[in-house]
Amino acid sequence: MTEALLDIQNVTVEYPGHGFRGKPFRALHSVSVDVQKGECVGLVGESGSGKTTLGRAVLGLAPVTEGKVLFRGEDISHANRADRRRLASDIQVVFQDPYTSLNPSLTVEQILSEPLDVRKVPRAESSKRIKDLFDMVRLPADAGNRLPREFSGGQRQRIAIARALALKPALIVCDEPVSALDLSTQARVLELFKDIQEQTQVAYLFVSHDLEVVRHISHRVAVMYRGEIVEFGDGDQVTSQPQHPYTQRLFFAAPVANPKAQALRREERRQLLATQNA
Ligand SMILES: Nc1ncnc2c1ncn2[C@@H]1O[C@H](COP(=O)(O)OP(=O)(O)OP(=O)(O)O)[C@@H](O)[C@H]1O
Repeated sequence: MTEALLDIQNVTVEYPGHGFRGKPFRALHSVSVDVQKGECVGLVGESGSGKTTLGRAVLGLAPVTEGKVLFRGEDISHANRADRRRLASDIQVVFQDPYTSLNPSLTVEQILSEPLDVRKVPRAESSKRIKDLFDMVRLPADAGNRLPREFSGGQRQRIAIARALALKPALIVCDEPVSALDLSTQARVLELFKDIQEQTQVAYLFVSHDLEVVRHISHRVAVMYRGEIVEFGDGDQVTSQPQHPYTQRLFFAAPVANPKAQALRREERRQLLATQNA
């Protein structure tokens, strides 16, 4: 078998002082997940199950106390600042909130050129790259001179995606990247993620609490419960015939709050995604 792009092996994360009587709080317990080149692995689970923590462990932002995070075979779980700078070309992130993740005082062109300037990419090459990024995320050609506040939430998320793609990463950690968007915008941004993956072979570790989103975008799905992976496998298989009782409950139990509204929401999203695919 070929080496995984990302291989998370038995990773435990403990936040110091946040547990019972000031003990460390164990947010992840011996979690193993791998992501292959060009693959999308969806991470799903209820709030507090540890999805974001796992993404943060990959980015070096969560305290890994046991296990390994291998990227192209190199253990990056305790990478130092210099290693992280080097890795930033290969591992990028898109956050949930497109309203706070972009520097409001920079134009879109400045936002996109920043990572290229830091790596001393020559001006001509950088301008060409920025033009390509605009095309890739389907932003209007005149977007470069404008500030983030002049764009809608969906367009801002496109800018954030373009910034993540600037250095041609091999992996993007996507932390609830469509949760803050309305349904029709969600569907368009999800399609964009898929198109970009086909075009560039970038891999995604895609965190979402929304089953429909994960089902739509992921090749494989991992289900998290209380800091552990309870099920991990083929996306269609896991989402249509889950084996673990927790996954069955998460995916198929009758919604508690307002079942009618939730069913309508699901149907609306299904139709939107079907239209997008037509
Ligand atoms: N910096 C931190 N310090 C202490 N505890 C934390 C920290 N970050 C997360 N936790 C705890 O770790 C657990 C997992 O949190 P995490 O945010 O990873 O879950 P999640 O599945 O992403 O949830 P959500 O969908 O609500 O974001 C939670 O109990 C949370 O309170």
